Parts: sequence; C-alpha cells; structure tokens
Amino acid sequence: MSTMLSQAKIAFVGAGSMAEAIARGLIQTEVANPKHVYMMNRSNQDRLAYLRSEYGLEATSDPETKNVFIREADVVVLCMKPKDVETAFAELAPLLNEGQLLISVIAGLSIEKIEKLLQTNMPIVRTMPNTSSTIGLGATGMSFSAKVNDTFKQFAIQMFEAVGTVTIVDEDKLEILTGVSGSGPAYVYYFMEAMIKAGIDGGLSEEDARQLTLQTFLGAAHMVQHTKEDPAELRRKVTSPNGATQKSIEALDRFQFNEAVTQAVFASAARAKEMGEQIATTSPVGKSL
Ligand SMILES: NC(=O)C1=CN([C@@H]2O[C@H](COP(=O)(O)OP(=O)(O)OC[C@H]3O[C@@H](n4cnc5c(N)ncnc54)[C@H](OP(=O)(O)O)[C@@H]3O)[C@@H](O)[C@H]2O)C=CC1
Ligand SMILES: O=C(O)[C@@H]1CCC=N1
Repeated sequence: MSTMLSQAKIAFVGAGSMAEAIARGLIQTEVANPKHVYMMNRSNQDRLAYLRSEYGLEATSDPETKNVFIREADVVVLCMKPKDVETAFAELAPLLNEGQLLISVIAGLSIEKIEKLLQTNMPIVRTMPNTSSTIGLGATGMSFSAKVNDTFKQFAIQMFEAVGTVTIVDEDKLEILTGVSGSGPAYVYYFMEAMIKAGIDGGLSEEDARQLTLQTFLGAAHMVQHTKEDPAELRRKVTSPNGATQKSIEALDRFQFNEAVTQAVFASAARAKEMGEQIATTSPVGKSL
C-alpha cells in the first residue's frame, strides 16, 4: 500500500455522519486527495450526490463499483452502524486483502470479533472518533491489533491527527472512552441547549442567548487548554463565596449534576459494549466460528 497519507486511497464503507466528519476533515486540511476518497453506502442516492458535490470525492452504492473501490483501496474504514455489520461484512470479506489496513470506527465491536467475522489476519486499527473531526477538532481513541506494524500505526495516527487529537489506549478502555469523548459532544450540545433555553426563558433574545452560551463554552474550553489549570480550580475562581455562582453550583448539586454526568458516561460505555456483543459471531462468509 501507499504509506503516504496524501497518496493513499481511502474507502469508507458507510457514508453517514462519522464517515463524512473524517473525510471532510482529511479533505479540507488537504491531507487526502478527494479523488482518492471513496464513499459507499447501501442505497441513499441523495446522500451520495451531496457528498460528491460538497467534497469532490467518489461515492457509490453500485455493487460493482463498490467492489472496485474496496479492492483498490489502501485503507478500508468501517463506518456502518453496529446493526448493519453482519450484512456489510458478508459483502466485504471476499474483497479484502492482507496488504490493506482496516480501520473500524464501530462502537463496541472488538478487534477479535472483526477478525472472526471477516476471517482475516489483516492489520486492524480500532478507533473511537467523534464528530468534531469535521472541523479538525476531533478526539479519537485508538487501539491496534497485533498485526499492525509501526508503519501502519504511524499511518493511522497521522490520519486521525489530521482531524484532531489521538489517544492510544488498551482496547478494553475504548468503551469508557466512548462514554467520555465519542458520545461527549452530545452532552455538551445538550448543556448548551439548556443554557440557551434558560437565557431565553429569563428574557434574553434567542440570538443573544445563543451567542453568549457559545462564547462561554468556547472561552471555558480554551481556559482549560491555555492555563493548564484543573477545571475545579478554574471553577473556584468564578465562584465568589456566597455570590451568584455559588448559588447556581448548589442548584446543580441539588439536581445531582455530577451523578447525572457520571451516569451518562457509564450508560454510553455500557451500551457500546452491549452493541458489540449483540453482533453475532457467526462468520458472514459462511463458516461457523
Ligand atoms: N456519529 C457519531 O458521533 C459516532 C459514530 N461512531 C460509529 O460510526 C458508525 C457509523 O455511525 P454514523 O455515521 O453516525 O451512522 P449513519 O447512520 O449516519 O451512517 C451509517 C452509514 O452506513 C451505511 N450502510 C449501512 N449498511 C451498509 C452496507 N451493508 N454497506 C455499505 N454501507 C452501509 C448507511 O447507508 P444507507 O444510508 O444507504 O443505508 C449509512 O451511510 C457507527 O458504528 C458508530 O458506532 C463512532 C464515533 C462517533
Ligand atoms: O451513539 C452512538 O452509538 C455513537 C457512538 C459514539 C457516538 N455515537
């Protein structure tokens, strides 16, 4: 394979939110050539037309063209939902070869299960990215199969560093990492939705409530990054004794904010694990494993 990211042919199997987020990041940072980015889905033609016109990449749901894309690819990125894995893998298995690098973004699906399902010894990189990869600010967790050599490791790291940060963890940490950073953007948006609504309920215009909330999140995240202080210490600096913020933190504590966030992170991790476990281990290429 071409180990130069800029020359590599990257085939995304699944053309949804996550595939778009990674492809968009790679194309916009000019790390990948759009003509070498192949997107495949099951049937949604409008989606493929949008991806073609927006990014200039190659996109298809035609079985023959998909076969060509997969065979030609240096890297195959598995981007379908866990529920679609069995069908998709049945189509994929005969087309893959051991010179290719396989990258999975599928929540909960273990490397061992991918190897069993595809009956392959290919090098496999299991990742858990997030949708902020779209703008180059993703946070990706990553684990490697024993077959991934240093060249492939560097390739995968470079690919995801082009769209954000990469954190390498033992594979058994990828579920809890899903709870923190894979699902994490959703909690932040949920928090923002609630703050905007509260501002509007209190009398701010929608535009002002939105702008103030956005800047507050941006500013707070940058403060953590730039000052390198603990979030707890930064919070203390906002919270004047017996002042306004103390009352709001007490309100959050009354509603068990900490516990709610902990439960959210653990619920995501548990569901990721469950989705992976629910994928049958019967080989889609026909042999019982
Ligand atoms: N969204 C997120 O924030 C994150 C998602 N992930 C993981 O990414 C994966 C994809 O999620 P997401 O992008 O949100 O899902 P989407 O539903 O947005 O996209 C799924 C895509 O898979 C395609 N697909 C389904 N079956 C097949 C098949 N047999 N062959 C080819 N393509 C197929 C669908 O095509 P069609 O529309 O034509 O049916 C669709 O394009 C999941 O496994 C998820 O766990 C990981 C991290 C974050
Ligand atoms: O909700 C999901 O299952 C995926 C995994 C992490 C983010 N989205």
